[in-house]
Amino acid sequence: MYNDYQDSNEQYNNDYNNYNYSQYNPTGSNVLRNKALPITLTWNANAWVKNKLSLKEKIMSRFSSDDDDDAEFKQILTNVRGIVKPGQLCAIMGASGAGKTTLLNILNFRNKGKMIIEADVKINGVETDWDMITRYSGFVQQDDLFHGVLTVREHLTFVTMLKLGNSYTKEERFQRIDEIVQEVNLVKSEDTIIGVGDKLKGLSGGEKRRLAYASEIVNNPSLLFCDEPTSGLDSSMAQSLVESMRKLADQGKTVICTIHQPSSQIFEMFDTLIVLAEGRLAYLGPNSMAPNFFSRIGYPVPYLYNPADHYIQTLAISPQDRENSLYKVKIITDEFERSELYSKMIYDIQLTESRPMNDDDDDAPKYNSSYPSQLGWLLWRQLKMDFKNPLATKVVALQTIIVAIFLGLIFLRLEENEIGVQNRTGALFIVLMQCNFAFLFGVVATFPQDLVLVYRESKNRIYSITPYFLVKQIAELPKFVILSGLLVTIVYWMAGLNDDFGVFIQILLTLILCAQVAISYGLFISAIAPNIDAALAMVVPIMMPLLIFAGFFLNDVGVPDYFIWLKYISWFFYTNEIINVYLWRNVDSIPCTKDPNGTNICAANGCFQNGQEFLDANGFKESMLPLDFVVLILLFFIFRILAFVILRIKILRS
Ligand SMILES: Nc1ncnc2c1ncn2[C@@H]1O[C@H](COP(=O)(O)OP(=O)(O)OP(=O)(O)O)[C@@H](O)[C@H]1O
Repeated sequence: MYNDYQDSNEQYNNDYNNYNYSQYNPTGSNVLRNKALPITLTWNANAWVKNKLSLKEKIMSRFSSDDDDDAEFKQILTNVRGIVKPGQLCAIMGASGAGKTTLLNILNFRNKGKMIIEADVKINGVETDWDMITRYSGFVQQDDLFHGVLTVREHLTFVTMLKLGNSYTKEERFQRIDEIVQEVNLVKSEDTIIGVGDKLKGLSGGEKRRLAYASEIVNNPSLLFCDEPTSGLDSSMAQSLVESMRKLADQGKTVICTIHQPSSQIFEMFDTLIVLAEGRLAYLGPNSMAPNFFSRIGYPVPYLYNPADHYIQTLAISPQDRENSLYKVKIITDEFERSELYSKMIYDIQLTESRPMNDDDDDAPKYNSSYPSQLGWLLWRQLKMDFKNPLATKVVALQTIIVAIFLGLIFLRLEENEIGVQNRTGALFIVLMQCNFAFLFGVVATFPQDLVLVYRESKNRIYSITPYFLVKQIAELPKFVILSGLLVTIVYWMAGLNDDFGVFIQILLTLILCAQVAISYGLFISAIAPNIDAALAMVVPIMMPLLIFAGFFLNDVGVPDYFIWLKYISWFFYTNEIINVYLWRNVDSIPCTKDPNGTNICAANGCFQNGQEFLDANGFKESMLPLDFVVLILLFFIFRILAFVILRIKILRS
């Protein structure tokens, strides 16, 4: 049998060496002109995760004479070596937790998380990295992530336009969309919206899987990774998806995919099989030779039994009999490492790595589309989403108007007396709070969610984070300017803060700028936070001190002096100073309560002869206005630039 394998492999090697792409249309498409590069992928992977130890275990492990690393780290892949060649459709199988997804992620340099990885992945014998592998590969991930309000065609338009890029005409790219929609059998649903879980009904789970697959193969990658592409599909859909992958492999591409419980018909379409068990290699070789190997080590496939089910059941860890299951796995994986198949695999790997063929074009642009084109299509998608989801904008607008009217009614037509002066200060404080918290939470509650998809699309080289970030600013600036302007205008005139129109404009623009600083801060928090919950949890503890020390409550409340410096890092302080100076500087007289002798009772803030006196007493200085504005504008840019830089770093490290 092994000799058969050797013969067929020699034949295969000859075929591979003589591979002539001009003999047939290698892409299976009437549009695509890019030829697939024959890719032999080889690897040697080890991975560890840090164990979560209790305090007691941590202390014990410190003083224990055992190897500390065993307690602290759990190895989830152990010396997993492998090779997959062009034209092969390879299934990675194993029980749940065997390490399939981890291996796939290591092979394509994505989703590393907090794992410690020691891996050596090579393309045609050449050491590869994320940059090189993403140039040649597509990756259909386990969880489907889309912008749910778009239709299938709109999503594919965005992906195809950017992935095929400027070397294809627009007509060709549209033609490719038609081809791909047919290929993955989504013609019927091409105008259906994708949907968002239970919130927005759209495509079925299976259709989403096919859409994710279509998005990855649209530009004809030479190497395709799929993480459980058939889960959620009925048997006929699963069959047609694997047939499509088989077709890709027959065109000379290398296709590697993890798969759970394939039917026997589907399983037969895979020519190469990798079986993992407890992070070790239990089998790697031709699918057709696996029954022989398992039979030889004492686990023959029962008659009329699906071999795939048999391998997984044999290597599964039974919770009732964990010790024995682990022992069985050890015996089988040790047997495989001693087998001829394993030696042949190592020989193949060494042969490939001893003749490296570097076809990589280091100077090739990172993205297939130019920056202006990325900007254009990102803006197209953003406007489509805003246009198709008017409810979200309408709800925020309605919320803003209702809150503004409510505040306006509370402070309705403030009187011109001592109480009125105090209430004006209160009204300004509340408007400032609302302008900041409402819009900031609006950003923090949505941006981290968008980022998950942005990381993925950017990693897939669809677009760079730079145009994305620019489009985000361009598309959202008008919305937030209008909403904050609406809030200030309604409260200002209902409360009658100051009837001078010039003062109104000055205060309006200042508060709009302040809201923009808060939004920048929201973008920054979203960028540093690991997820949406952490981002939301971080907002209040950081904002509260900045708000408290902004100069609203500092008079006679016994705040220790050394805390006062905090106000200088608070954008509320600068805004508070600007709006107070504008509101009070031209006020000639502020009605004051007088005692029977005619002397002012200056117990309250409002008890001053004129506006200037009020400003001086509260520490607001007109001379500081230019500095206040400079600081606000600087903060606006600093938070956004920091957010952008952090996002870039995160994408590089993810
Ligand atoms: N970031 C992580 N932190 C801790 N443990 C992890 C992490 N990622 C994976 N593991 C563990 O590593 C092992 C392998 O996980 P992996 O997701 O690769 O398994 P799998 O074979 O793909 O399983 P499934 O078929 O259920 O998706 C599991 O025991 C899992 O709990």
